[in-house]
Amino acid sequence: MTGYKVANGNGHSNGNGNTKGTNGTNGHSNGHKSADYTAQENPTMCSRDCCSGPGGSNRGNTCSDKKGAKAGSLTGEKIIPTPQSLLGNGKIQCELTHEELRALRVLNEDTYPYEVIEEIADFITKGSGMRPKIGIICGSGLGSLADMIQDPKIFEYEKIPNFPVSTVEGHAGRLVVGTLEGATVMAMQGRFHFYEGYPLAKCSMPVRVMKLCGVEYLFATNAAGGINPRFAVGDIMLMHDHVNMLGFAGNSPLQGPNDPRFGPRFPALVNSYNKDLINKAIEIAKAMGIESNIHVGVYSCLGGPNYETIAELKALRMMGVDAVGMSTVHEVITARHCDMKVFAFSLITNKCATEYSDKKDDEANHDEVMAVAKNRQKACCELVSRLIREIHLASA
Ligand SMILES: O=P(O)(O)O[C@H]1O[C@H](CO)[C@@H](O)[C@H]1O
Ligand code: HPA
Repeated sequence: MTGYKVANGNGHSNGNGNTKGTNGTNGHSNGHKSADYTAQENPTMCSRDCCSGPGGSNRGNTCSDKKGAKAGSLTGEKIIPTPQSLLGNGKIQCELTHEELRALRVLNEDTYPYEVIEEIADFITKGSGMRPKIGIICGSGLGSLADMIQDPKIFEYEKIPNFPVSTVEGHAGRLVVGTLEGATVMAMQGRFHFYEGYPLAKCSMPVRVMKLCGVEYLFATNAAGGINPRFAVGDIMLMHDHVNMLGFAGNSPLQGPNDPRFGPRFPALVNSYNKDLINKAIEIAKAMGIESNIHVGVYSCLGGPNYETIAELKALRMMGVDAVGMSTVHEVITARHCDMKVFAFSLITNKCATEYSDKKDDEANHDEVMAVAKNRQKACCELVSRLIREIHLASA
């Protein structure tokens, strides 16, 4: 017990309920919004060489030829572009070139246009000379999954056009393409999390890149806290379902206009985690002699970056959650939307306390997460490589 009383251990003070968001937006700072508003609020901004628009030779002056401008902007009326209008025929305030419009959308919008994702995919397939079939996302401290790849072609995120960059320790920030157990694979050594400030669609955009590179199977891995009391540190939980807490809060990687080239407006998510792959992984774990360290369970993603409170962990447990983290779910949703087969697991890097205690040891911390991941990387690598071998042999 801590220094204060918690009635019957539930601690339901229920004192306020005032947890509403402040502005109805997703709160994405992403550092680029100001450029968006400059463009919107300058009614004379145009793409030609006559004025202060991008590439204009007469910077600081306003454009006298406003043929391209919308009527609203001539009268000083402010036009607020919507995501739909940006995806429409490209008129914001005046005619922007296709390239300018696209750059604006990539910088400012939560969604990436199909063509931009296609270009990134081309960059990778042409640069590597491969069309990978299996995509791997390495969880915190699990970057060694990508180190197994043979004849790797490495793409630093910062050198990939329009790609976000990794900001979290244990996420190197590179894409590795090559072969593993005979299969062509691409691995993200570093994923994107909501708490880094990226909107969810940006966090999971690489999954769409994978799809357009030819990927059919997504292997998503993560480090997670174990809520199920039967889980020990170092165990592996094969995900068979998830509880999307960010979704409960109205956030989805599929928010915004739907591009049917990726998938339907309303995708179903039952059976998201491929049962055959789960069963094969259990067989492999038996063959590896680690059966007692393997569980099948439910993962939940919270927004982070803070770890959870005791009350939150108790609530998650009551909801049937076995392990908790801050990733993966948005990637799985994006992968299922574009009809990929998904296999995902959590390495349990810490046990989540579900009782109040003053012990420092009970608090999760990222150093411990990384240390446990390092200790267990061999088992995780073997599980993944054996499963990839099975997939490769079955399709050969
Ligand atoms: O989910 P991955 O990326 O493995 O990382 C997990 O570890 C970090 C916290 O220690 C969070 O980012 C959490 O999501
Ligand atoms: N909570 C959330 N994310 C995590 C944890 C945790 O306990 N451990 C590793 N990632």
